[in-house]
Amino acid sequence: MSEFDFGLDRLVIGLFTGLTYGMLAVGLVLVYRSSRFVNFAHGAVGVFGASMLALFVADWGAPYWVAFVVAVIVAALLSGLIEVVVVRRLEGRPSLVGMIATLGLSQLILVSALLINTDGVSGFTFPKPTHLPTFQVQSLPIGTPYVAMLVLAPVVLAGLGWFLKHHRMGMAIRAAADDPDTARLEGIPARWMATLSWAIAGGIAAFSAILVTPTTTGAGMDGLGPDLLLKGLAGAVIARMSSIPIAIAASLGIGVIEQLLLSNPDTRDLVTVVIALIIVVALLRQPQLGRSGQDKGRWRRVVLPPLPASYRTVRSIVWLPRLCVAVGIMVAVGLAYVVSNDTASVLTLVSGYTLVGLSVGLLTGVSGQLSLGQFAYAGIAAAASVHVAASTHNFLFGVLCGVITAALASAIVGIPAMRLKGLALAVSTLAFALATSSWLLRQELFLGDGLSPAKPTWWNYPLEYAVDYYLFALVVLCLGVWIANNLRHGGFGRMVQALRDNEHAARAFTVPNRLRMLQLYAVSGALAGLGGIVIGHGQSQLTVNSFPADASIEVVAVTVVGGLTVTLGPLLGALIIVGLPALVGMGMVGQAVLAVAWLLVVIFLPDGLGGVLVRGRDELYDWLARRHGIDPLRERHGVFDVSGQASSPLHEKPRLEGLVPRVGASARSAGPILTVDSVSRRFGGVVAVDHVGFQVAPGEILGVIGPNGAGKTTCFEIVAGFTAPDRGRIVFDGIDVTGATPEERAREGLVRSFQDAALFPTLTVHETLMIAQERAEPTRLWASALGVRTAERTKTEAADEVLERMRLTRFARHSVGELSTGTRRVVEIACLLSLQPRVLLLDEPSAGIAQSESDALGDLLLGIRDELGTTMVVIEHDLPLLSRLSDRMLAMNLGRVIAAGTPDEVRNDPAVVTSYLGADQAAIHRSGLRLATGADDPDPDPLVTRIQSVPSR
Ligand SMILES: Nc1ncnc2c1ncn2[C@@H]1O[C@H](COP(=O)(O)OP(=O)(O)OP(=O)(O)O)[C@@H](O)[C@H]1O
Repeated sequence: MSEFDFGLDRLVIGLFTGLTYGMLAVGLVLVYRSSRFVNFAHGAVGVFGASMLALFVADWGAPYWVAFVVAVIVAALLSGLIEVVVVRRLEGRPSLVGMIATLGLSQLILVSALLINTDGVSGFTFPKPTHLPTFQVQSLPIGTPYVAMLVLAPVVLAGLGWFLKHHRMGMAIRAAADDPDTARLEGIPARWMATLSWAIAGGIAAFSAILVTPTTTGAGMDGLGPDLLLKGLAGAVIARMSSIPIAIAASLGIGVIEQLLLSNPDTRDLVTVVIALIIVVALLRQPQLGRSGQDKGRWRRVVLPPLPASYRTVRSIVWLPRLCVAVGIMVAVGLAYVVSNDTASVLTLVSGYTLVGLSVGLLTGVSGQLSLGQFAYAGIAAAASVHVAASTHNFLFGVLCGVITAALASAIVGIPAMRLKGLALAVSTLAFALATSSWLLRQELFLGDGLSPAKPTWWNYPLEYAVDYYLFALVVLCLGVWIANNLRHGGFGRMVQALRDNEHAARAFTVPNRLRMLQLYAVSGALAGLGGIVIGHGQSQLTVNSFPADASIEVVAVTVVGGLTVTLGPLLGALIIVGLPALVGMGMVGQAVLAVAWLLVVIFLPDGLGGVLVRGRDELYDWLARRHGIDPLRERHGVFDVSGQASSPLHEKPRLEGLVPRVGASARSAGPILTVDSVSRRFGGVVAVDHVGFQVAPGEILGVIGPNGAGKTTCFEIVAGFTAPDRGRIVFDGIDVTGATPEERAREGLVRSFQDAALFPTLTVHETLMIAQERAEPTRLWASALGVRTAERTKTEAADEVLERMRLTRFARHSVGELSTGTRRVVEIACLLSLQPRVLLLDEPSAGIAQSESDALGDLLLGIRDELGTTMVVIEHDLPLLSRLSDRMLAMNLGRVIAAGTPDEVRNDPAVVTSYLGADQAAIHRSGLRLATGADDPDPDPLVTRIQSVPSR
């Protein structure tokens, strides 16, 4: 091992670069705090500022420092403009859309910067700061850019720190970033504060780019790509995307570590790997980052609901898609016989990008996770396939090994990534992509200095020529599209979509989230791997340059422009973004047009160009259906009375008998079916649940009451397995389930509902019922991938029956998100019953529903107990309803059980009444509690005194 050659000169460079990364990190933190996503255009805005400076100084002859100030202001204005024109339009959409938009912006701004400064922003010719001293540290000449950075950056950062802490405007920025709604109430224009944050970030980006560019050797623009962004991100994530001083300190450390690694020939290549590791470790320590729940309810449907059954009676509707597929394949095959080898190579590349895009479509489109590292798996698969094919002389075996390697790599990266969602996943996959292209693929085990890939053979005819090889690519593409389409439209896609919409509800319906996500990473890795194999074997010499980290970002563009929600979207996107420029030879203007198209699609066409085509197709189907006397509106949407009341399924008597096997008799032990044994749970200083214990007998309904914050929901969370208790045990039907996951408990029959009954807003009612059938008939990944629909048919029949019995058939095709709360409750109960529960934990089932519905709900729950023998524990604020339902009642306050007994005993218990004293008097009156304590109470309960001393809410 060689020595580290780290002296004062390296330290100075380390601090210089560290400051640059720090400036980047500060900009990223500022934007994240106000918009909650990573601005991937941050570096590009800096480059734009730098190119403006070059224009002012080199072309127009302006004095350096005047140009410096103006260029920084221009970049700030540009960044502020982005906030106003782009970011604001994305309000209410998932934060991932913001990140994708800034990826597009980044391309657009970089191209514009190059157009402004046609020579490129090259390090050699870039203007340097004037009027500053230069000196030498050891052998290193410290030029004016270094001096300017080392002197000015601390001044700028200190000024920014002071501004944010002490200036009225800075304080307003922080207030608006922390809680925009409250800030608005206090008269702070939160939106404009976000604009100001973006503007400051833009100015800072330009400041650093202007001073860094002259220190880079050769083309500065390349050095300012994702690699630099990653280094800025490292500091920002260590600072938890919030603290500016920590971001700076961490970035200085990263700058020095980088120089340390560079000072030793053995560790020189490891810089990106080490930074990637730093990022992943920092992210794993804060898994909640980017998981603020802000995206809840912001997702769109992944696929359109299946066509109404009546449409299938129209022959043209059945045959049209088949005809289109047949013609499409014929045209694609025919191209092989008419195009040149060059064009065939481009079409092969398009196929490869499409395959990688299919993996992005699954990951990002269906599960809502943004991965910026899909091309890394493509590279890994290509390398494995080429090696195995060469050593075994079996091409197909090579392909198989390549696909498996990519699937494994993706699943292995997925294990830590499972804790990292949203922003954290995007950042860590970007780090992985860069580490793969800069180090992993360069290893001899992978691509080393380059490989000569074998070509497939067709009945002893090697597909050497590009036109022949293109046919191989086409076969793989068709296979990939078929599998991706099956996955999206089958049980697997539905489950992943459910996990995206509402992970807790999916787990309560027995969907094992970790296993499913791991499977998702594996199949998306395999699809990306297929793409890599197609690209890899098509090259005469395969090097790391075939799989650059930027391609991972480009393929996101391909998928977004084509349509994240449409299976064939990536094909459309790849033809436009990869194929068109290569075939037509578009210059920079063409690239700018494409980048603008990217942005416009993200902003105005959430389903991409593919979405437009799908909508057109559906209009055509509707037209064809109408010609056959079918009413599309009625068939697609059913009869839907939005007034709610009349159409509430709660007002119709369900047919419960025989819906599920009577469960009361199936108890394993004769004792209580559920025992909660002295469980406690503390959150920081709050004791949410304090030694709570109770038992429930089979077939019993136990009511739980208590004021807000009493600990009822936390207690349910513990019983259902969503929150681990600090102490105590949960025994279900004689078995200790304290360590079991929520899905395991639900599978055993311990099933919970949620207070908001949100379910899965983008799924239809029918699909939601299908998710609930997962317990009886779990979806198999292979069956979903191969389009085997046996289990799907069984589940469909079961779901249809439950819907009919619960009087929900007319809502079957409606999205859950558009239902009234009352109807959603019935859908939720229908799902819970499909899980064949033995104990139902119902959390405020009457919340948000009308009084008349509430009475009907009581009948329904009693019916379920009487007909099916289901045991229930019900949290409820509606005391008359709960008293009617409950055999026994339990009252909680301040995390403890304060009374237990018959409903009458508990309602009249003085401790219970006083526990509600902090609550609204009208609420007490409504609840039916009698105020049995007060001034005339001769013997006040000590508990009363304690509660009365607690400030009222
Ligand atoms: N994840 C958490 N982190 C921190 N504190 C929590 C968490 N969950 C609950 N708490 C706190 O624990 C206490 C009990 O909350 P819990 O939601 O269980 O009460 P509750 O009786 O269900 O109230 P409500 O009727 O309003 O639903 C509250 O003070 C709450 O703020």
